Amino acid sequence: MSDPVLEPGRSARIDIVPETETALEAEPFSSIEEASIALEALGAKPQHVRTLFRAYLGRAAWPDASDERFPKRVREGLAAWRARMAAVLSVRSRHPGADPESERLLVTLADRQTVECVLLPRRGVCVSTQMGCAVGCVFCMTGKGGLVRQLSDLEIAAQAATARALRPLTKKIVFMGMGEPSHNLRNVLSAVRFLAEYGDFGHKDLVISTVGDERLFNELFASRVRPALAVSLHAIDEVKRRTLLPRGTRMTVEALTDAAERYARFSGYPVQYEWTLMAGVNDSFEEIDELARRLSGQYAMVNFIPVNAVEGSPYRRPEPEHARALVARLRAAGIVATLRDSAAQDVDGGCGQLRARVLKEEGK
Ligand SMILES: C[S@@+](CC[C@H](N)C(=O)[O-])C[C@H]1O[C@@H](n2cnc3c(N)ncnc32)[C@H](O)[C@@H]1O
Ligand code: SF4
Repeated sequence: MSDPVLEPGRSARIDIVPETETALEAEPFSSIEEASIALEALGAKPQHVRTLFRAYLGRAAWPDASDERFPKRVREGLAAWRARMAAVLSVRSRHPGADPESERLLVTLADRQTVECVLLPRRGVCVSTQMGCAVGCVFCMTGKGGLVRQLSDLEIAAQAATARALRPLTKKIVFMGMGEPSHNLRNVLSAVRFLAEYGDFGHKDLVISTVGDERLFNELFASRVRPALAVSLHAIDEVKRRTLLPRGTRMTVEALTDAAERYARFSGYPVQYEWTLMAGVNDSFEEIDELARRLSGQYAMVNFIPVNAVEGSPYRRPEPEHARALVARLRAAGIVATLRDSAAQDVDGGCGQLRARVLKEEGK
């Protein structure tokens, strides 16, 4: 059995808005732009919009009905506006991890789709960017059903707002949950800008995790907000990488690591390579030596993630001792390397497994 704090099937709106009948019935805004236009239509000036978005992201107090710094129509319309913001998503169930600082959330969107969002140690939250994913990585639960739909910029930002409502000190957002950010680029970058501008999230505390994509790099180099970058590499051999990530990027490993290196220097933060470790697939010393040669001298680090077994999947983790030896091998070659520990394993990265498990338990 799972360990939901809420009863299965029950949702709760986290106190972005008081839980009233109006909130439960409100029509959600479809985008950040629509939410902004609705405020302007009430006579809100840019400074009012700013305060209200900051309040939504837990960085300002909501004005009360007597606050004359806000136009009367804004004050009168505020409850309905907040209800429409709150209607974007609700927390369906909460699943504390083995690590007391970690908790997975299954959230329900207005069309009843569910996505994962994970509260991480060290004041982080991992958010989803798509419902499903088209890349179809062979070890990933999210990729199994293909892409269902894109998340709107507001649906992405709402996960961060929910994290802030639950844990006001949340300061880091990793776009590492369900979905491939580069396949929903416009909405992901809009959410990134919104969170940096109104949520006081530092650029280096906004981390986009991607399989790599030319368009993503082009946008990042042109962007005012410079999020940090995590690149899911998993293999250095082109053919193997295409087998593991069947509908991933057309960029070669060389082009991808070169672009990531340029962006790391440009942004001022090292690129973090993710390497999902699978016994007998990508855990040989030879392959890791090749990785070390490729990354030599680059502003980069490697994070090994022992694979989480997905139902029906043949992929298994290497022995912990072997995984540690791979880390030591990279370090000996001068590359900063870490191994994600197993305590964090059950919650880190909302890879779609929680969603699959809860829906299965409910017979859906
Ligand atoms: C779920 S993906 C989302 C972000 C983006 N699509 C990507 O692949 O980087 C985030 C990370 O989770 C990893 N991941 C997915 N399924 C996993 C599994 N079964 N075990 C361990 N890591 C997994 C991916 O390799 C990726 O590095
Ligand atoms: S690992 Fe990332 S890119 Fe691959 S299927 Fe899962 S979500 Fe998509």
